[in-house]
Amino acid sequence: MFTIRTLNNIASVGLAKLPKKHFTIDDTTATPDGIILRSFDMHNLELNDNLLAVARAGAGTNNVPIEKCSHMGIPVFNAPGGNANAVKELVLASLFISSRRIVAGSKWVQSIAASETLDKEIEAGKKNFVGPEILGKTLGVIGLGAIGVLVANAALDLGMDVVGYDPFLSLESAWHLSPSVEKADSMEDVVAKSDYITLHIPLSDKTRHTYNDDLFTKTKPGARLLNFARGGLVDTTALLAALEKGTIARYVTDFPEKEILGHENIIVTPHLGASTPESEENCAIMAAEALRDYLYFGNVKNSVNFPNCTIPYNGKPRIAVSHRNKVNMIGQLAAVFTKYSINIDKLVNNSKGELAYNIIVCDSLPENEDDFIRDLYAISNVIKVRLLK
Ligand SMILES: NC(=O)c1ccc[n+]([C@@H]2O[C@H](COP(=O)([O-])OP(=O)(O)OC[C@H]3O[C@@H](n4cnc5c(N)ncnc54)[C@H](O)[C@@H]3O)[C@@H](O)[C@H]2O)c1
Ligand SMILES: O=C(O)CC[C@@H](O)C(=O)O
Repeated sequence: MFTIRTLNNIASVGLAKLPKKHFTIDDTTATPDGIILRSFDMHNLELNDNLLAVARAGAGTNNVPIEKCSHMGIPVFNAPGGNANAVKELVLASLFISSRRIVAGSKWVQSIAASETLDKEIEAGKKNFVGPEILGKTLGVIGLGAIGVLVANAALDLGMDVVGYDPFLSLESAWHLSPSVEKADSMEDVVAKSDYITLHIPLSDKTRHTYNDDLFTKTKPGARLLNFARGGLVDTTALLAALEKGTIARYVTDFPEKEILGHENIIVTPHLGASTPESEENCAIMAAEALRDYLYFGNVKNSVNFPNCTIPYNGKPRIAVSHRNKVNMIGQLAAVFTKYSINIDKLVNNSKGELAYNIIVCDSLPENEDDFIRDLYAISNVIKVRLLK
């Protein structure tokens, strides 16, 4: 039986992927085998020693202590692309909202009292809410992953020119990105030529304050900046100065901060990017399935810190071993199997950065399983050993 702690509301169709026969869902336990979460900040949460896996029902994992998890041999899963369409749709809405003064105009209409002269007042006042069309304008897309590619392609369909930047473009993205998207060599190149700029990169120590004074200086004056990725990507002090100077005409973001609330040229939504039933369900299903397959079989798919590693279940016992990515690890593991006269049926070893992971399917298990496990743990650089029967 596995105990799963939920740290946020997770769509029930996702939790249904964890059969009651083998899983207990408990949102209070301090000793879960697995955690499923959305935006809960796990950085200050103590990780129990028996925790086996964390699954983020969403894309961004900056709320999860990845390094600490890797150190403890805990894979962190996410749901790549599971909410990309929802974010794309909100970004498209925001392109229009950043351009046409829909929010300010609507607020103004709500604020004027209904009177005999309403029609006249409206016709006289609407000149304050003029905004340009997006047709023929240039959209700069920074980050061409699951969301960036969808946004870039959709903007072309709306008649925009699109310039994109992603120095780590994946094969998957390259397959889906329209050839009409101009590939820029740098972020500076993108912001210098774009009337609208949209950010779709993860937040990390490397990308924090990507949009800073320097980049604002290089931005085409009057550009509109959309941020549906993470608040920390934009340096708020530099942003407020850029709005003051007119470098940025409008900022639309999904990430409220007290410094930006109430600003006439900032429109803020309450982290709504993935808030559609479709996305919540997709992501919950992807996260729950990844967690289930890891807990049952040791299989790894869609992990941000562990390599993909899967062996279809064939009824035989398996040992899952994570270790630091050093030389002669397989030789040392195999020697322990030899010592206990265990024949290896199948073995997959993959690595990701400093971490490597193995699934070893065997024909039998030794009589003394505890000694066998202890011998595997005794190999230097082994992090975690799981015996799955
Ligand atoms: N508002 C929301 O509710 C919401 C929903 C989903 C995702 N997000 C955010 O959006 C981000 C992107 O989501 P995604 O699903 O497209 O992720 P993704 O992993 O598919 O794409 C991210 C892309 O950014 C690129 N990248 C990384 N660093 C870069 C850099 N310095 N310059 C340019 N490109 C860089 C990567 O190569 C990758 O292609 C997530 O990390 C998350 O923070 C927000
Ligand atoms: O779960 C959510 O509502 C937001 C998810 C989003 O920020 C993500 O990174 O996928």
